[in-house]
Amino acid sequence: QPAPAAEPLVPVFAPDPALLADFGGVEGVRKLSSLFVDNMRADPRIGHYFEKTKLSELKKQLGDQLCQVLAGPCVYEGDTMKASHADLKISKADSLAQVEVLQATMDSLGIPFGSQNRLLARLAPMYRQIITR
Ligand code: HEM
Repeated sequence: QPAPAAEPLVPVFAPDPALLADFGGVEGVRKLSSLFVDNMRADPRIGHYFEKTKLSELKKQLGDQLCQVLAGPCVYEGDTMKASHADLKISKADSLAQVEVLQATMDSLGIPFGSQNRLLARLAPMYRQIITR
């Protein structure tokens, strides 16, 4: 019996050019990631988590990852969500605050609400790896 295929680092979705276009293509996704990281760092509820983080590196990794989640032509090469958040002790409340920051960031860029929610739905299963308290 063959071994089960390893779980992909990033969940795989079928390409949907209209969805990626709603985010402004790859450049739009990079802009979103950069602004999202800045907004998380500035948020009074969750900003402290990013105190020692090299923000330029996080922007790059998150940009690759979100682009891949939107089935764009990018390959995320960072750590698993479990490994990269293991020591942070992130709570459910933290993750709800983070979703609010992401929604506000997407609003500020004029990303349509339906497409915002399609991205959130693709990220939702990852919280299982991220919330550790
Ligand atoms: C689905 C939700 C999330 C996704 C997709 C996500 C994605 C990522 C990615 C791609 C990285 C970079 C990993 C690497 O470079 O190897 C990262 C790191 C990080 N994430 Fe998240 N994250 C999520 C939720 C959260 C939440 C809720 C918090 C805290 C409120 C958080 C805090 C951090 C911090 C502080 C780092 C940087 C750690 C370091 O400095 O090395 N993340 N995240």
